[in-house]
Amino acid sequence: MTTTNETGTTACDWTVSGMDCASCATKVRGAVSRLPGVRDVEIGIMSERLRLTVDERLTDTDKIEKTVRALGYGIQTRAPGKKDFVIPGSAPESHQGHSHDAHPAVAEADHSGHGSPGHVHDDPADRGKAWYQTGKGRLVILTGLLLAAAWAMELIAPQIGSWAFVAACLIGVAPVARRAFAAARLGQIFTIEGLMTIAALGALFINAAEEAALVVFLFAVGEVLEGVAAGKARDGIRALANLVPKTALLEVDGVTREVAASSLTIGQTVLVRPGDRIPADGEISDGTSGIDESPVTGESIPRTRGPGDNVFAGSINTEAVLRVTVTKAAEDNTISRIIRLVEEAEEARAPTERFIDRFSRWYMPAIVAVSALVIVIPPLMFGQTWDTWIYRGLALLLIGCPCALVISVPASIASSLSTGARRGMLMKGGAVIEAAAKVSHVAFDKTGTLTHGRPQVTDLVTFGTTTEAQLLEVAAGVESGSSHPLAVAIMDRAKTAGVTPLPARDARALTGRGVEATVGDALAWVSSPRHASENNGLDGLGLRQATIFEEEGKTAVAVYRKGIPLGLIAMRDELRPDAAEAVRQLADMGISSVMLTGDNPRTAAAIAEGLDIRFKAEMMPEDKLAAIRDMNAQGGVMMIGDGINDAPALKQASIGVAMGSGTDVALETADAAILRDRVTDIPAQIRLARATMANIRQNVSIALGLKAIFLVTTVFGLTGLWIAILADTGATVLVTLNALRLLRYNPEQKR
Ligand SMILES: Nc1ncnc2c1ncn2[C@@H]1O[C@H](COP(=O)(O)OP(=O)(O)OP(=O)(O)O)[C@@H](O)[C@H]1O
Ligand SMILES: [Zn+2]
Repeated sequence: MTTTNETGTTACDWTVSGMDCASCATKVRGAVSRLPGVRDVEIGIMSERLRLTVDERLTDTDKIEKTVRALGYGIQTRAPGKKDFVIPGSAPESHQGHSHDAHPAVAEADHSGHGSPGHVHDDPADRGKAWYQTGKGRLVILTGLLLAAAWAMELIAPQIGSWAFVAACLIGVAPVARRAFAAARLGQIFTIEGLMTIAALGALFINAAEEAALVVFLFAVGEVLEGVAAGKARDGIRALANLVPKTALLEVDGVTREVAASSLTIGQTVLVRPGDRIPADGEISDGTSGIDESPVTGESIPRTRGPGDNVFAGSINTEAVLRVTVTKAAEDNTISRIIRLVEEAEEARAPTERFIDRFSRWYMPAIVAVSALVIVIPPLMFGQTWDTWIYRGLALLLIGCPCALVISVPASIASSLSTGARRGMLMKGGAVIEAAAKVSHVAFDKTGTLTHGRPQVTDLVTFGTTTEAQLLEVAAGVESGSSHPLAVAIMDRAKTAGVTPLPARDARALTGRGVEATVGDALAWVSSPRHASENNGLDGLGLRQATIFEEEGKTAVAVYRKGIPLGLIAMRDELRPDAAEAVRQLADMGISSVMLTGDNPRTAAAIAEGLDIRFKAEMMPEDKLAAIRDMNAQGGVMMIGDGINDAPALKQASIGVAMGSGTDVALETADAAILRDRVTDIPAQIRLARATMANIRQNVSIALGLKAIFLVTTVFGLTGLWIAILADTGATVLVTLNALRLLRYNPEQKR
């Protein structure tokens, strides 16, 4: 997707394949960010996405592709078929359809990024080459060579065996050295490949051929394991992308034909058979069936949907044939927005991660310097033997790889994001997860979060000679322009009563109080009893009646024409069944909940009583902002709203969570979203965030701890080269595996 903004920059997305570890990402980021015209680089190792902000004038995007390929990775533009994003030299023709369909077809001839032999070019010669350069192929060949060398050493002659080990080492290190050289030419001097090459050649130099070969072998093992682990972590995100059906049965003039789902346009009709996935967001025009929305929102109970109801792409039609009118283009589908959000979330880096990035930038050079000192100082100053200290220095070099440390955060976050997304819990990145884990207060907007947000009219009270029909006629007229839940309730009631709303002009919302409009030739209001009585629209008796409704937990509004009270309308919005449970769970987690409402204190108290929650009533939007600011100051606050009416409050909070089902959710306005109609998903989301942060802490300790231990044992000569490489790749694999545990984490389970 291409977006241009006022600063004259353009953002563009690419898919980069073969980046299985963090040093890969660091390398790509470093090399690409040095190119002229590139302002900002974001990389998602798990989503394989490279997002660049480039100068508008930059037309030579070819350079970007060349650079990434030179480093040994595959690259492809992400906006196939989009006219406004045509990159010279890119090959979108192999990449039609939805941008996520064609991951495997990405690699190029000179691709040699580690781990991913799946992404290989068509030409057989190139395929062989790529297979060798990826860890797996090299591993097979090296295993053979090492066995042969060991055998030669035992059975033929030690000298021949040694030479065989040297050969194995050189063959194994060649592709690594090539990558190191390419990176160095692009300004990335300190790379793990570079360290590996120096260590292997250095070991040969001090006649430790056997160990050099072993190190090269273990490095290949590590790359394969990293590739497997990263692939697993990636599957979570890829599984989301696979939810979008590839094809659709388009119906034109009663004839159906199969077309690509991505080609559907708004207004077209598609036929969805039972068992099929719905190919597009749309509205049912014909048929009634159970719809399983679990792939999109995580809600596992199928719901019956009929004509006029909205359905989401990716949901499963369980029972009967449906005709669906497409209402959104493929890239605007709810599921596409979710996928985009998850991918972007992976790139939005947590503060911890930024710290680690900075750390690793000086860590590697520092280790190189220390290694140099270790090699030089003991022999020069204390007359020790060179070989011993060269050996220890080389082993230290290998410990200089910050891979495990750098991958620790993104791997945990990627797992956490896909665990959440499977349950319809979305968080926009590491920073949000980090903040969610620290939250001490949760503020709920009342309507649509603790309650269903669909109030129903329960009582009508008329004054004087006014009839119920007249009351509704005026009320519905005034409300006809409003989308407020109370307005919807009044309009609904008028409709079922068969009352036509009177035409109204100049409708104006009185924030937090009600609505006014001109009906006929007089101004009329529908507003809170308090506002009405201040405006002579409600007398003492009427106010008392309103109070009674309010004490029952209903919301009453007064209807009046200029100076003439007409009546009262009482409405009730049911609590969500799990609202009380959610508040209880939050309390158990040490989090205090508060309900913020524009409703009056009596209604609020009646509702809060059933929930055991604190409340603040008659809050104007600015009061809500102030309350949130206060709670922000006392630790973090998570604000839950529907994301539509309360965007400012959501923004103000440390974390704003939009809650509601599917399209109702304004995904873009909040930091996080809950797609299922479950209030208990709020404590679940915080639990997931806490588990994620705990996982990150474990990972950082594993990575740093192992490094620290082996740093010491290496300097004292207790462990050697091959332990160093084992500790390094072992740490990376351990950290990734630990992160994968989050994929099985069940945040709904209380603990
Ligand atoms: N369209 C409307 N019709 C009638 N009354 C309204 C309308 N809009 C607001 N009001 C009155 O103003 C009060 C506060 O409304 P507002 O929309 O500001 O509350 P809110 O804080 O969004 O609601 P909640 O806390 O229920 O989510 C309502 O209780 C009602 O009395
Ligand atoms: Zn790597």
